[in-house]
Amino acid sequence: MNAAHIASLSHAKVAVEVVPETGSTNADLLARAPTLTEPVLLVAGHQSAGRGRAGRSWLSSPEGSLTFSLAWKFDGGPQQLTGLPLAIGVALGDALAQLGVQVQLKWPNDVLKDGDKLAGILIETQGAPGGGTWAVIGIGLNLIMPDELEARLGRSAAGAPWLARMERDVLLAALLDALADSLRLFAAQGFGAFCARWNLRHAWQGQVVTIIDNGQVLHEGLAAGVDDTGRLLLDTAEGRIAVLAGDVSLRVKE
Ligand SMILES: O=C(O)CCCC[C@@H]1SC[C@@H]2NC(=O)N[C@@H]21
Repeated sequence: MNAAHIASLSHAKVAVEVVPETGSTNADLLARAPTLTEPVLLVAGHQSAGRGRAGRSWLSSPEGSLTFSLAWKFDGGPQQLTGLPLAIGVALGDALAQLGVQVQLKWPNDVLKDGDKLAGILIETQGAPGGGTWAVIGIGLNLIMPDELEARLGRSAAGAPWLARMERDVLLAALLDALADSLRLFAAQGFGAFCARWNLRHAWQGQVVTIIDNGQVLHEGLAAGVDDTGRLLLDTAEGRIAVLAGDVSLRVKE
């Protein structure tokens, strides 16, 4: 991968950096956030300590994945970023659709292909010196799954061999453009501008799901999409509720 080539293919006006290997692109950009003056895309050929949501680790293979983080500064505080992970899912979904790969979204921010996980999103934030907030938007995309990794991850990851055949610089430039456009829209209008598109791609709309937090089943009901703040709407036996946090699973049929 070539940073100058990626930047030349993109209109996003973002500094692009490519490293062969690092621990975590999210950790790297968070550490640099106090000194950043412009948006930066950091792409790693391999991560040895990739981070996932909820303190989990993120395993990936150099051949089969794209791992990158984008540091982007917002004017307000972190409370203004409610719904940002879901908006990033929409941006990825639309960009992948333009490249010929149709995906679905699983709340809060997984990208699925044919029911399996194609991409994960991890957003971490840090206050910017002088005001505002740096959001480090980390994305891990499974292009192909080598056998060993697939065995370790079980069927929790889905490859997209069609994407794997694309030149990576072209793929990254397309994703970067989509992300930059969406981040500007989000800064201006918030998640409300993405809500309808998220619901169109909702993987489990109308299906019975459970919400699990800290290993405990908190709710069960019919998934009814998200509201304009990104909460998952669930039609339960007691009526409609809006869920703020947790992991959602399809209810196992007895
Ligand atoms: O748990 C998830 O689904 C989120 C996974 C996010 C992984 C990406 S890979 C690039 C960036 N760097 C990290 O350490 N994590 C994110």
